[in-house]
Amino acid sequence: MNEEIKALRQVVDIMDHALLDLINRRIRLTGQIGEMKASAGLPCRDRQREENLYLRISLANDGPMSDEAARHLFEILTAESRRIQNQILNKSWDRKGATG
Ligand SMILES: C=C(O[C@@H]1C=C(C(=O)O)C=C[C@H]1O)C(=O)O
Repeated sequence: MNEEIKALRQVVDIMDHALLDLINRRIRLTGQIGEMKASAGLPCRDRQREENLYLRISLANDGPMSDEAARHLFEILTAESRRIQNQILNKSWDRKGATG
């Protein structure tokens, strides 16, 4: 294997792990928001907030990633945040149901 490709791939691998770490940190934070929503009786989804996020991302995107790909990526992130938040909200409802 070409040594230059090998070296660049090592950097890509490091970036992949950093991205994974950041994504999981984002999801943990949105999980905390989910706990707060559960206490406040608020719904999981906030479409306005999501639309603002996609707009903010497309304005900040300098490429070479397309805005469409950036939006798709963030749609995956928000969907995963909502999946985790829904687990938290469902558990909270179960607890409230159990205690009356
Ligand atoms: C994290 C939140 O919950 C949901 C997930 C969002 C996200 O992942 O950015 C944004 C809005 C909500 O649909 C929130 O309300 O801030």
